[in-house]
Amino acid sequence: MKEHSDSRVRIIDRRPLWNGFISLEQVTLEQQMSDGTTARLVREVHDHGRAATILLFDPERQVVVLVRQLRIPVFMQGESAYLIETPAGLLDGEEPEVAICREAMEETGYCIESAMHLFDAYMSPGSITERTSFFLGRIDTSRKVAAGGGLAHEGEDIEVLEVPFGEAVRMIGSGEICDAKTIMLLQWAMLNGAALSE
Ligand SMILES: Nc1nc2c(ncn2[C@@H]2O[C@H](COP(=O)(O)OP(=O)(O)O[C@H]3O[C@H](CO)[C@@H](O)[C@H](O)[C@@H]3O)[C@@H](O)[C@H]2O)c(=O)[nH]1
Ligand SMILES: [Mg+2]
Repeated sequence: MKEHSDSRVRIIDRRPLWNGFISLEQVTLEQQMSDGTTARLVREVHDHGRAATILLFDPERQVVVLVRQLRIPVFMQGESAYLIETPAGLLDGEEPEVAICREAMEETGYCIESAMHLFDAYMSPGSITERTSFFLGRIDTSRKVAAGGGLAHEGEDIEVLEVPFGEAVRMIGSGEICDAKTIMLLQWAMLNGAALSE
């Protein structure tokens, strides 16, 4: 991780706290505040790389393809943790478009010829470095080329769901869909209906 240059911010120390699947650093910094004073701050920064996600949409049938999988951080909150989400994955050093086409195939069995980039977003900028690239992929649900389900040897056990678009939107209101990236993509689709079928 390389920090940005800004005259208001001076990094004093970066201390690795953990280096595993994720890395966690304790960062000590000085910030020039808007009242002219200088504050010394300590912040913990979680890094697990960049990510990408995609709304797989069949314009003919008005269906979206979503995935359902166990999310342990949600489970540990004492909540129902088989979350319904848009396919997503970490970049593994690839370009976002390449990574999301690979992830879509691994997780759902659909071959995406061209993924259209919509926007990028920081998912939790107060603590996590993750920046997610959001894509749209038009598919024909009668042309699934593999079973999907994720990579068993990496512990993935993913159920593939075909959900009518209107039903997916309703599931945001009912709480059945409660994953931020999924809500963002479904809302993008609601706001850009015409672009979906172009
Ligand atoms: N060893 C190990 N493996 C892990 C760990 N956490 C996840 N994995 C494995 O790493 C892979 C991650 O799968 P991806 O498909 O690349 O990512 P993702 O879990 O879909 O994550 C994306 O979506 C999440 C939900 O919105 C996001 O939370 C995440 O940051 C990212 O954007 C899976 O094989 C998973 O089992 C861990 O702590 N240790
Ligand atoms: Mg994934």
